[in-house]
Amino acid sequence: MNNTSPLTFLKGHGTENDFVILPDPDNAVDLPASTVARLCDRRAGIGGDGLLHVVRSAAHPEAKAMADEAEWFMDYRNSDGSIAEMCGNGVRVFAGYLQRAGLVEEGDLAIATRGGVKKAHIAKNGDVTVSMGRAVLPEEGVTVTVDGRSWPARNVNMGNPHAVAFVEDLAHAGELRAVPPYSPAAVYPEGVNVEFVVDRGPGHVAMRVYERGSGETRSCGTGACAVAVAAARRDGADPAVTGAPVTYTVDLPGGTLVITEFPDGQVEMTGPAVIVAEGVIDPALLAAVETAVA
Ligand SMILES: N[C@@H](CCC[C@H](N)C(=O)O)C(=O)O
Repeated sequence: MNNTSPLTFLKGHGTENDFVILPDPDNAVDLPASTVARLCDRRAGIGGDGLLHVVRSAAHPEAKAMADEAEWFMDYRNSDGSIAEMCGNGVRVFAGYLQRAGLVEEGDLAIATRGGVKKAHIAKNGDVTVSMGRAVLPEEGVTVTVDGRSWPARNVNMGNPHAVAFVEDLAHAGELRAVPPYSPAAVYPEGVNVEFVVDRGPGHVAMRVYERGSGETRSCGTGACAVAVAAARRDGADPAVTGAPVTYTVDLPGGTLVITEFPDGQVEMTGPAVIVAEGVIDPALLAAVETAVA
């Protein structure tokens, strides 16, 4: 379908990982990668690290099977238009949008994602806690290289792929927008999100992130979960073995997330979800993108 009528959008962020939010309950809007990239463009569009397409699960072919468990599907896109399995900050902002729109109430809710159904809880203060699922830690080591400097990294899958490197100084991650940090393509055929981590104290780390499909961002929820699990294993803590949950406070350039791993392997993330604006997209913008790629 051509996008010929004005579309409502909102803008939101979670620890300054910012998103264009596009409510489209019936999945009626055409969203090729070129359109997503234009909407996320900070000069020629609205601007965002990614886009949250808000669709009823029953109306989306990738989410139909989850419709009984979760009414709403987060169809997440990176700012270059690529599709990702999961976005941790995005799922909190998605919950915040649903509440603001009167589609859900404060308290518990379920959200369908490409990484499965995620259980979330909206607190009175607006913070959102999400059960992010279990981390998978393949054995193979990976290497992250920036500006000729390399570090061994831990491969962690949180539904989407991560490489977590503990570094001496976050400044060593350099200019991440210009030079993607490389890891062996054989380990990450679909690309990878890369986290650079330093210690701040017991159970407390700080990180920067280079996101697949978006470049350096000011926060990454799945990245913070991957970092917390990698830090716990490095520190000799495994809740599945000890029976005790492990919590890490993760500082990011855009704010702080609290991550807990439980003995059953579930990783829980808590952080803010902020909606900052609401507006209307000029159909001419979308038409211009369609014409340019035709
Ligand atoms: N910012 C997100 C992650 C978004 C997806 C990622 N860039 C990927 O391609 O896997 C988060 O908060 O988790």
